[in-house]
Amino acid sequence: MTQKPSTITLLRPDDWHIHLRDGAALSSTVADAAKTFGRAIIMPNLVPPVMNAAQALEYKSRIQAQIPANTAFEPLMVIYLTDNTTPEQIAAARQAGVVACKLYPAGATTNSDSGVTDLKKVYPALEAMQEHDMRFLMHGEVTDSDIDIFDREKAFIDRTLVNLEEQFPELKMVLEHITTKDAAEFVASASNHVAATITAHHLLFNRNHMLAGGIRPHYYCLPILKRNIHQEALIQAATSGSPKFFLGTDSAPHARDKKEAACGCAGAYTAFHGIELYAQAFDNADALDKLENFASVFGPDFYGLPRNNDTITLSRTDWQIPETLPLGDDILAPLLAGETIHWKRTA
Ligand SMILES: NC(=O)N[C@@H](CC(=O)O)C(=O)O
Ligand SMILES: [Zn+2]
Ligand SMILES: [Zn+2]
Repeated sequence: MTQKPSTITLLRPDDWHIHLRDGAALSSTVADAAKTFGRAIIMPNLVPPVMNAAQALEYKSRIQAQIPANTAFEPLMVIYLTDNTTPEQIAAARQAGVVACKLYPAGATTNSDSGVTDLKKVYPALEAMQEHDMRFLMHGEVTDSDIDIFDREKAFIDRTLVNLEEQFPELKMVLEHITTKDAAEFVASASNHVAATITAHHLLFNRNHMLAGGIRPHYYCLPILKRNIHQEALIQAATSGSPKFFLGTDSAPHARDKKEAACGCAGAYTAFHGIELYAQAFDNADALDKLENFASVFGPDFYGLPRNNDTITLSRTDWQIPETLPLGDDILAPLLAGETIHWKRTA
């Protein structure tokens, strides 16, 4: 057996799915992302959402104002699709440098109240995305109350995604934060216009981590953690070397008291230690040699953007994740708060 590496050097990774929020939160969320990632796809689910070119440019400048000195970080902006998004708005957003448009089925997740109520309503917008080479990003879950929460991603694939791929064969789409074997199989067998992001927490955990021996609200995110066969399928997909699967942390800050509550918010904060969490997951699968393509190559290739050309280095070193981190005037508990992980960014 070959000896396990004690350091790995990667082209600088990008994060293809992150929530930075707005206002006072930005000083730490932007700094945490920018210390590791060269670029990030900035999710538009603010309240109210980022819905057009002007709002995207304003939000971008609020983010840019918080980038620490001597740090090159490029926020890649996304607009939030609503029932009323027009083809003209898509064209104008593309013109303004917006790279993608995001579908939140209404009510599916945090801040999705303005989301799409019926996909048919946005077909003209999807045509425009296809025409203007804009990526179409999906929170892929149905919201029908009769569909069990653990089945919502599979139901989205069966009811919506299969049709969408047929109707819009040229549209480049990303099924975000996939959580099931069904999603991994669908994406792997779809055309090369269909890709997926995978979070570190869905690679590291399954629903037992959240629910066995006590309910642990910091593992609660959407789509919800599934049973271990799904976790195994996601690990397999992420480490398969397929260019259809790439890194998206879905780092989603919520104040600690909003998660440790009778009705807790969905989302895990991983921007602070995202690349280390992925390194741990890939190491657990004996697949560290697959990490660079997943983290730094397949994402820019799918988005038609150049790869970064500087590097980062991770070392096999134990360190403790902080118990809390700032979130504006509040605090949050990062994923695995207070726990030890075995990979650390050292350069
Ligand atoms: N993933 C989550 O559980 N939460 C995200 C929203 C999302 O990505 O669905 C958030 O904005 O908090
Ligand atoms: Zn989502
Ligand atoms: Zn998200």
